[in-house]
Amino acid sequence: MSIDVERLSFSYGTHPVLRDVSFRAEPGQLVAVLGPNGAGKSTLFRCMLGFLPHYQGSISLCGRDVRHLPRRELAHLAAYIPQSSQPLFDYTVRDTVLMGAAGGLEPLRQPGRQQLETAQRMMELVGIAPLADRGIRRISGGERQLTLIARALAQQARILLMDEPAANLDYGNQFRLLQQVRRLTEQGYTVLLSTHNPEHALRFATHVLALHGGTVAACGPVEEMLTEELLHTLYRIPLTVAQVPVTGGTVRSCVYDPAKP
Ligand SMILES: Nc1ncnc2c1ncn2[C@@H]1O[C@H](COP(=O)(O)OP(=O)(O)OP(=O)(O)O)[C@@H](O)[C@H]1O
Repeated sequence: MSIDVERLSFSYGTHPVLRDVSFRAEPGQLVAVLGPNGAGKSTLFRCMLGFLPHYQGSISLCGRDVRHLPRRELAHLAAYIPQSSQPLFDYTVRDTVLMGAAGGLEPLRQPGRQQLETAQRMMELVGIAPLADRGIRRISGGERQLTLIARALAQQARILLMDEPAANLDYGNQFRLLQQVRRLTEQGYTVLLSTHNPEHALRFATHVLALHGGTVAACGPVEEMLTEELLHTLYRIPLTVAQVPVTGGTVRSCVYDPAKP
């Protein structure tokens, strides 16, 4: 389940946001999408999901041009986890996750045992099963984010587009979520995940796609591409990337380094 984006350009009216963005992502890859506020990360996701059809260039999922993909087929290929939003209706957590599992059913068909089991499994996977009967307007922002993630996983699409999924999560849940996403990529999922935390990219991503000023500043394997220079270009603060000892070895980590020349 690959993603191919070629020479994608998009403007909101006269305001250009993406210019000539090209990249490819393959099964097994967890691509961290980095870039400062307003770089165009969410716009990229919206173009990929067909919400913003007036772009130039091409976007293909599994070799299929998204411009010509019916909604239902798109949902079969790719699941989207939006930046947190305030829900309009107070559906229960279980029903919300069930909407993902039941998305492939014919219109008006009731979800059956299989869909209920899938929803239950995904709630357990992300740790929200105890909240199943609570309304989604009456849980915390982080719990709601986990509900949206469970809903996307229940959709059982093999491409996941995650727009800052860790933004509302506590420190432990951020790492649990990213570890879980990494496991999914090891099972053959293709994941694009935007984040403002380069640490997440260093620790969990296989690849990085960095957007800056609407263009691709870097694209490729994390070890090669995620450099101090790139981080400085993106965030304009001095950061040092270093090997940090952990149990059984070392990991690359970045630290704010204000005295750095
Ligand atoms: N609906 C819209 N109409 C007009 N301009 C928009 C709209 N949505 C976003 N923009 C503008 O497009 C640019 C890219 O926004 P986008 O939300 O894609 O950035 P982002 O990288 O996801 O930012 P952030 O990290 O702050 O979430 C910004 O300049 C933003 O102001």
